[in-house]
Amino acid sequence: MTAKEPIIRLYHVTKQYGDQKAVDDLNLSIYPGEIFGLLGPNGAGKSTTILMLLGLSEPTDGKVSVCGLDSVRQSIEVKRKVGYLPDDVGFYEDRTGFENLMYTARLNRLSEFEARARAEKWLSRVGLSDARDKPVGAYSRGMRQRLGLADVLMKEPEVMILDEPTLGLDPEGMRQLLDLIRALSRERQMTVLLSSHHLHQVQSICDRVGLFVKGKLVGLGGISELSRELFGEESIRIESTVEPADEAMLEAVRSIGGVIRAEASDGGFVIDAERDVAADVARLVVERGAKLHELKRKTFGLDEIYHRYFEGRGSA
Ligand SMILES: Nc1ncnc2c1ncn2[C@@H]1O[C@H](COP(=O)(O)OP(=O)(O)OP(=O)(O)O)[C@@H](O)[C@H]1O
Repeated sequence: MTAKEPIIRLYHVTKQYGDQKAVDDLNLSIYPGEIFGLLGPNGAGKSTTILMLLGLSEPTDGKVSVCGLDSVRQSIEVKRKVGYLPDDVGFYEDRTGFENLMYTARLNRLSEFEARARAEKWLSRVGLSDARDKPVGAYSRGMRQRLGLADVLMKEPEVMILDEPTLGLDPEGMRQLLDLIRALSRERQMTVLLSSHHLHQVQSICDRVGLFVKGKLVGLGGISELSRELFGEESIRIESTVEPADEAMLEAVRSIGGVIRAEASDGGFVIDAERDVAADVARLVVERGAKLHELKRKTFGLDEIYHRYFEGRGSA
């Protein structure tokens, strides 16, 4: 774990609506420059968590801080440092992209000079320079999302919070937007928190993810850590194609230290191990004069992690 101080910290945070706990004793720290993905089924508490971070909803219990500021007591300062892109951004449809950004700049009390400079800069960075004078009503969904990003960037925030940023985008639009988010985060060392149902996309850009279910964080970490946590001893699976893949070879593979099980499959072996035994398998096969056609380590993707977690729990 990094030695840096967290930029976002939720400490024993609970949000209660009547009898229901939308967020239940949540502890979470996010570090400067991280891209963090909030994942979970509908009603898991993701939006409630985001609203509390922004100081737009007060926790029933616990403490929320962003950029060292208390989200309840210093909510105005928090809003200055945090850019928020809701899942459906409201723009003035009959005004141009440029005019919409200038409007945001005025709300943020930027000088006319600074406002123009930033609007030009961010329109260009999100690839909308050519469309700057078109009314937003004529923008595609992908263009609106990119304008939304430019809008958030007008105040040059330390933290960006994006609620389902890829909703309604086609695969290419999604990829472009996510690439842009990642590039911006890396260029500016900006912390990004995003919520999404698109597991593959989250996997491709997030440094860490948190899995939410019924207001609780049930998994937290990088994809490989999560996979270890949820899949336990089976987290490392090696798939090999060997010739000959006979019984004697299988027995030899099973005797490698750390191998939990090994089974014959499609001209080779599927091996579950406590550690990465790929090099040992390769050595063994070669020493026995057999041919090794393929040897790959299978990692579990977020989809598998997610489905495995929710399987049988009736929450997804
Ligand atoms: N203002 C509110 N009043 C009462 N209940 C609420 C309120 N806001 C949220 N809830 C409830 O709290 C729970 C968590 O909702 P939340 O919107 O945070 O979930 P979510 O993970 O963002 O879901 P989604 O992916 O559908 O947006 C839900 O059961 C929801 O019905």
